[in-house]
Amino acid sequence: MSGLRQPSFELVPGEHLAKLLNAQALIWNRIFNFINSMSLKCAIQLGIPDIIHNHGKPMTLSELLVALPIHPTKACNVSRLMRILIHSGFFVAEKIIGNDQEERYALTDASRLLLKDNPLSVTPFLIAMLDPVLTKPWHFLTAWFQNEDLTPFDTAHGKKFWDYGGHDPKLNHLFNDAMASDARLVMSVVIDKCSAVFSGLESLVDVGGGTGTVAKAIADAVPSMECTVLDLPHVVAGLEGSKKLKYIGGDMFEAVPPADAILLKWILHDWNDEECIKILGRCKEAITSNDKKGKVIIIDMIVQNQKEDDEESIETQLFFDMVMMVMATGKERNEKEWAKLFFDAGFSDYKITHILGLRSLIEVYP
Ligand SMILES: C[S@@+](CC[C@H](N)C(=O)[O-])C[C@H]1O[C@@H](n2cnc3c(N)ncnc32)[C@H](O)[C@@H]1O
Ligand SMILES: O=c1cc(-c2ccc(O)cc2)oc2c(O)c(O)ccc12
Repeated sequence: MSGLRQPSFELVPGEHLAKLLNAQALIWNRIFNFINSMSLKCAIQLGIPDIIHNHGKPMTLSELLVALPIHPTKACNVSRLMRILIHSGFFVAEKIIGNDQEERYALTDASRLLLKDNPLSVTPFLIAMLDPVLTKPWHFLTAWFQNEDLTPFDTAHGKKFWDYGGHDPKLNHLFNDAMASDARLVMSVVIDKCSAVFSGLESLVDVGGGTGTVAKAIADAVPSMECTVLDLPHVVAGLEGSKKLKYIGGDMFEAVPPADAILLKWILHDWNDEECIKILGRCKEAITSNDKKGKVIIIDMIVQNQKEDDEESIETQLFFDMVMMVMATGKERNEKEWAKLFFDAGFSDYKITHILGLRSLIEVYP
């Protein structure tokens, strides 16, 4: 007897063994999923997309090494970082067939969207979401499943996500800048493709409107519009409005100022159904005051039927649903779940426009 315990199942040769090895490969792949995001973060911090862009044409490894702010002892590792980023779609390696010259790195649509000077840059979003304060709660998912805390964020940091920014100005700015970068991209599409949504409106309140990027875009695009941003006091503190743009520090669960339209971009998915019905109730009061009948405009994700979407979109929707679970009490909803919220909050009808990639614009009527 060797004293070694035998496994409780028998290893079967052939097909079964191949399946086991495939299963092991799948597990390895999922374990190391985080390497994609960490490699991307490193490339952004080293400025690789900007270096290639400023070079003006695809760049060889030797040229890249000259420009990179790295220690010379690490030069031999850069091609490995580039290789995984090429694999995940952030760069392409161009090689002239039959030519012995070095391959040249070029940008893709995704890395162009990460250039610092691109007005629609997603870099602030990446920097915020991969900050250790925001990634820490993922290590507390199991503890949260076993305790009474509201969210894994609370378990990790001892306070609610929305209160945390009031105590940590750095995180407050990081998150607000991340949201502003998303708002610039989304609003450029909304203004370009469906500005008709705002026609006939004279006033709009952007509830949870952050530092006002969305409201500014609407005020600029619709000359007759007066916009108000309602957000938590620490978010709007020190922000200066203008004739067409006001900031109010307050709580959307308490009151929403009256207006022809209320905008809720990336708000309702942060909250559970009961909380959403309260927010929508405040919005309904705001658009029906003074005998008016305005509308609520929602920009958020509508989870699609799994059969109708590509694998990557489905995975991204699932990721966002998990984000909502970890940082807040919210979730991503399908159309049926959205409709139930609207009717439960006393609205009579809604119209969906699918123009924002993974997100949609929903107009909700009292
Ligand atoms: C995910 S961010 C969305 C920001 C912005 N609407 C956008 O999409 O760019 C959610 C916003 O809701 C704000 N918020 C959270 N709780 C709030 C409350 N009780 N009253 C008003 N705003 C609130 C946050 O401060 C934050 O700016
Ligand atoms: O993309 C995000 C990420 C967050 C987030 C992730 C992890 C944390 O520890 C806190 C927050 O929050 C978001 C959010 O509230 C939202 O409405 C949209 C996107 C994201």
